[in-house]
Amino acid sequence: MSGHAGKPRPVQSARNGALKGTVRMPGDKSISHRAFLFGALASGRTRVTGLLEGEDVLATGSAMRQMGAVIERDGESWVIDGVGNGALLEPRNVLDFGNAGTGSRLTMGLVGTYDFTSVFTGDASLCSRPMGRVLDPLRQMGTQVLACAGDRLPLAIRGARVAAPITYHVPMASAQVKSAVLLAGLNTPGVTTVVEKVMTRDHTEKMLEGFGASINVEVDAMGVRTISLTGQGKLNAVSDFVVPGDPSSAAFLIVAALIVPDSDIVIENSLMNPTRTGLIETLREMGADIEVLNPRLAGGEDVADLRVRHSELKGVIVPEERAPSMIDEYPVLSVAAAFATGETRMTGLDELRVKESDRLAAVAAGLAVNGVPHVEGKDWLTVTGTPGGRGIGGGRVATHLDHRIAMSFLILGLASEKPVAVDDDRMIATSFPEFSGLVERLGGHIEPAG
Ligand SMILES: O=C(O)C1=C[C@@H](OP(=O)(O)O)[C@@H](O)[C@H](O)C1
Ligand SMILES: C=C(OP(=O)(O)O)C(=O)O
Repeated sequence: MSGHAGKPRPVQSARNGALKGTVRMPGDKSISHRAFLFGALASGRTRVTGLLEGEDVLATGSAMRQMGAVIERDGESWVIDGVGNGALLEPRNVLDFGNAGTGSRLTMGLVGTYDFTSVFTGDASLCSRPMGRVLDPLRQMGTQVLACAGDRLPLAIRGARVAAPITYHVPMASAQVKSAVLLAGLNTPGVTTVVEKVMTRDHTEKMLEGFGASINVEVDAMGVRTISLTGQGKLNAVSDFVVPGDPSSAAFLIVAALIVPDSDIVIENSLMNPTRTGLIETLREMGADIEVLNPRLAGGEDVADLRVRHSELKGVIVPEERAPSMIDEYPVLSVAAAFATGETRMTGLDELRVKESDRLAAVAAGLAVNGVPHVEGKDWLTVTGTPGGRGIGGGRVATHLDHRIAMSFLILGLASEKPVAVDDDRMIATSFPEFSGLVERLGGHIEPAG
């Protein structure tokens, strides 16, 4: 089974002088996965620049190679020769997605309507995450789920000779489930429809359109989105695809600058798609000084540079309906809240329980060992802040193979009174291999812990 070989690598951070300087964000993880998937499926050659070279994304690239695409790194870009829609080959080996929910779930949708068998596995974290959310709609389309216990990885699936199109109401706010069903629809005759009550990140819809799929999105007065895809059409390569920088990675640097006194940094190239900017909105409500500079379009997406200065933060109530636009940012928001005046209340967090770790429990445990007052509910969390970070820190945080838990608590340590250690940092390379290098560039320090 996959995972990081060798021993865990504990690291720590300690109270730091002001962060200063300019850094450029590496590519967005969600869009990078999709660039490999759609480039590999389209007819012709797609050149991708700005791709995130994180382990999660590279695992998606390896899976698509196994199914017939030719994918090569060429200087600063990646060149993908796709197979053509409907023409994937049966993978000869197990598809190992490591730590990646997005890669495994989207690929499962994509191959779930092919009349061949594919076997999926991943690391201990991924093997504990629910896959029924993708397998259920696939079963409705005629996919057989073989060799699988409790709808968890490892598992094997085989599509029907001819898949059946469905209309699927996504039961939870999940861009992965929405995307998996749409990708299953690509190799299905007729129209596959996905209905989502709450809007989640829309990269799949936008990119499918860009690659020439026949896709239509309707939004009703209540904001319910109905997305219809006509299957078995042609997908065309995009000669020059640009991946914007990852706002979920920028989040760590934003919060670092807000909590470390006298900091003043510029983060270049952050995706500003409104389905991804909930954290910035929330931090601004808390009093954060975040200036949006040089807004522009890159790869069909809004992108900007962000100037962030140390700020006196105050606690806020984060509305539940904002959760999808900042779902991966709650761990680091909790760190910002630990330095705010008063209480920050976050609700609608049930999806955090099924990420790389149970993030609600992992955040609460990390706050507890570092002396940050908080209350954990079934799907909510309150954090009471200590401006200046007096008395907090001193703990060693259990990361449970979760990159965002590791990075969040290393940021906490940069401003807390006592150092903060995390039990392992190796999994940070799944989403943000440049993390410690960029923190160093801004003048922060992360060092091995005993
Ligand atoms: O579609 C995507 O690229 C993602 C969707 C989200 O997951 P869910 O769909 O499970 O909410 C998010 O947490 C993940 O990091 C990336
Ligand atoms: C939830 C995440 O990713 P995934 O579901 O792809 O593992 C994440 O990156 O925070």
